Amino acid sequence: MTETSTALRTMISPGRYVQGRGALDSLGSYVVKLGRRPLVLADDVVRGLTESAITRSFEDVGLPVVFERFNGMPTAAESRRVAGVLRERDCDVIVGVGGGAPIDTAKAAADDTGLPVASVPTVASTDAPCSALSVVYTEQGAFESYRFYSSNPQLVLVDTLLAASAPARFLVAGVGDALATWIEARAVEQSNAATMAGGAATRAGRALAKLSWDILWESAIPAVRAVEHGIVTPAVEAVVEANTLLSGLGFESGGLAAAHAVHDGLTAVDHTHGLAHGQKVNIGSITQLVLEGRPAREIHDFIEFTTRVGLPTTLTEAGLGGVQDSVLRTVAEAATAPAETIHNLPFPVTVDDVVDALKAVEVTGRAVRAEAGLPEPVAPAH
Ligand SMILES: NC(=O)c1ccc[n+]([C@@H]2O[C@H](COP(=O)([O-])OP(=O)(O)OC[C@H]3O[C@@H](n4cnc5c(N)ncnc54)[C@H](O)[C@@H]3O)[C@@H](O)[C@H]2O)c1
Ligand SMILES: [Zn+2]
Repeated sequence: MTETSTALRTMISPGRYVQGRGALDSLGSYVVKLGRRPLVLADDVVRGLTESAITRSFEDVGLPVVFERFNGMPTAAESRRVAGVLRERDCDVIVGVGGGAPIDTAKAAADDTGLPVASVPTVASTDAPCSALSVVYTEQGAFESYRFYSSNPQLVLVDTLLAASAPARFLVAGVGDALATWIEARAVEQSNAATMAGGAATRAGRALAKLSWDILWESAIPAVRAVEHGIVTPAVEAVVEANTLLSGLGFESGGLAAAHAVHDGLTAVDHTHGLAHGQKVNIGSITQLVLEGRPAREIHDFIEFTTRVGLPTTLTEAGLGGVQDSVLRTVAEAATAPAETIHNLPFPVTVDDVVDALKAVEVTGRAVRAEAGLPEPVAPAH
């Protein structure tokens, strides 16, 4: 919970959003409006995928090309290190390229140094690119805190061809992160709790959350199929926009509730560390629907749909099949920590409520699969 309920409504957004096939070729023309000495933060895999296009586009507009290696975990120490590099190299803008982790780190380093930041997601896997916050982790990969900024990234640029060429599991995870947005915004509407933007939700924030939801029910399955073959179709364009822009604005200005709090709780146990953010969020969405006592049909449809998309819908797939109650209690205690967004639900929630809701996810997930003729859940390989 960011604040208690408030009467003032607010909405925040990035300065510019650019999306399309080959968008990376135009990155320089947008970055040059933000600064003259950019630092590009990317891990080795992402650098390999983007270096030639970024170099060409920077050279076209006379920008120098300086890459810095992202070390893999978005910790406070990593963002301080990157801020040090920005100062040492006298850079005046940072460009975070890759998944949510380097983008969150670039935002934190930009805040430390007072510089503008551009997000360049190379996968449509999370809500990180557009938001004015970073999720900070411990070295071990457990959720530590949210860090809020006074502004959103000045630029968000997504090359759809790059996102469609990545393994499909990234887009699938992004769908999980994005479907939660409406589920959470709907609960926040009832409680009138403060959103991540620091005020009550606007109708605009909620409308974008709902639009993201509608697009995903329509287009997520054909988009995942297209991306499995590395092709860009209108469904892929729609889902990349839903995952990145609509859900990004929708979660921040529509509000978070239990789905993300349960995600944070899941990071407190090692069992789930192999899962992507959006995969854990999907377990959180089902947990929230159970806690809310939503109609059986609605829960059934959500589980069946997200199973078909390829998201985990049972504890087994999250590495938590058959674990002792103490493990689920650890998850539930972290999910109900006083600062957690679970308290944005319009009713009180206890640790016991969350433990039982998690158990219900396993039972219901298995039952829905059996009824829908879908295969039994499989535990992750790690
Ligand atoms: N700040 C926010 O508002 C917000 C919202 C949601 C999630 N997050 C954060 O985002 C992070 C998760 O991000 P993520 O799931 O994108 O993972 P990630 O950034 O941790 O990792 C992505 C992985 O994909 C690889 N990769 C990137 N692009 C690729 C491509 N085109 N082809 C092949 N491989 C590619 C990278 O090398 C990396 O190994 C978490 O830290 C989460 O907390 C932040
Ligand atoms: Zn998220």
